[in-house]
Amino acid sequence: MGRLTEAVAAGGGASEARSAGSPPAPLPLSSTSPGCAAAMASSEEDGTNGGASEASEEREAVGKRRRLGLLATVWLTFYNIAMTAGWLVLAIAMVRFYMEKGTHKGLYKSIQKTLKFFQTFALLEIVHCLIGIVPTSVLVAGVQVSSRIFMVWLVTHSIKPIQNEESVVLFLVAWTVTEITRYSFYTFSLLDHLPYFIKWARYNFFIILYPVGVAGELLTIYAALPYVKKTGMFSIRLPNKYNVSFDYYYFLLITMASYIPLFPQLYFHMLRQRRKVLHGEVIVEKDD
Ligand SMILES: CCCCCCCCCCCCC[C@@H](O)CC(=O)SCCNC(=O)CCNC(=O)[C@H](O)C(C)(C)COP(=O)(O)OP(=O)(O)OC[C@H]1O[C@@H](n2cnc3c(N)ncnc32)[C@H](O)[C@@H]1OP(=O)(O)O
Repeated sequence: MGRLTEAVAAGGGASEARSAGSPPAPLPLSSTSPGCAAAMASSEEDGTNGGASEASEEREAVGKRRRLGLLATVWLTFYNIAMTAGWLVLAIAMVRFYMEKGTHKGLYKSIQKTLKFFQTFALLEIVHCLIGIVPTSVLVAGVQVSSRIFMVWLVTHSIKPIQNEESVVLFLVAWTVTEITRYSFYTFSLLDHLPYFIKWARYNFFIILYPVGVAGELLTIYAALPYVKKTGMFSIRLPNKYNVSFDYYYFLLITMASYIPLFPQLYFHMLRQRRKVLHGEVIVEKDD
């Protein structure tokens, strides 16, 4: 459970706690809190130990809804249903395209509008964290969402010659399967009817899909490099009246390099969430 939602439970709302000038009551920090070191205590709760675990899950869900508040719950339910539907539409369009054409060439062009709309809509995830209606850290959500927005708008949309690369299909498939699972997980959780296989899929698929998606993204950026170098797109050369220069080619190289420190953090974050949700590990974290 995140600090902010716990604060709502403890003090009637994070904003109240803040405006009263007093910090929220001391709370165990979640794995979603940035800048923390984790210590784990394990308790077996893998979804197979029957009534007791079901009852405690139900209590947890009711408590969670109370903490969230009606408006936030209604909004998040709507948001998650819309996103599940959007990514399902995308999946169906991709399968249909491939079955009809028998090639991936032209696939991106045929689904780009839906992809851009729903991936851009996901910027709201950063807003959800900022206003505290979901406990995810702004940093984790920010890195995840901004890297996707970057891939969609500044790479695949802007650099037409790479749109038919196989690597584009790689990240499209990884994103699509992930998002259908993730948003349906959130929806069913909010509605209090989470099938175990969706929970299982949410916290297992990523083990393969994350590296696959990252490989697709990196190979796509790599494929874009010669074109970017040749055209000098999005680059600003000296001399100019502002005396600034920017080279998109080097920016892409730096972005690729930034996956090395950033991706493991997201991956380990998901592994921690997996241990927490599937194996009932209680993650108690201390500030650094
Ligand atoms: C400008 C240039 C930028 C360049 C940057 C370069 C960066 C390079 C590194 C980045 C690499 C990213 C690559 C990536 O794009 C590749 C792929 O995605 S491939 C596909 C596989 N990917 C995944 O599996 C990750 C999918 N993404 C996520 O899971 C999330 O975005 C993430 C933020 C990573 C994790 O989510 P979260 O921390 O929220 O975990 P949980 O799902 O377990 O949720 C925790 C609690 O929050 C509640 N929650 C969250 N969102 C909602 C919601 N919408 N509705 C309701 N509830 C929500 C959730 O229920 C949990 O609550 P509780 O703890 O109370 O149970």
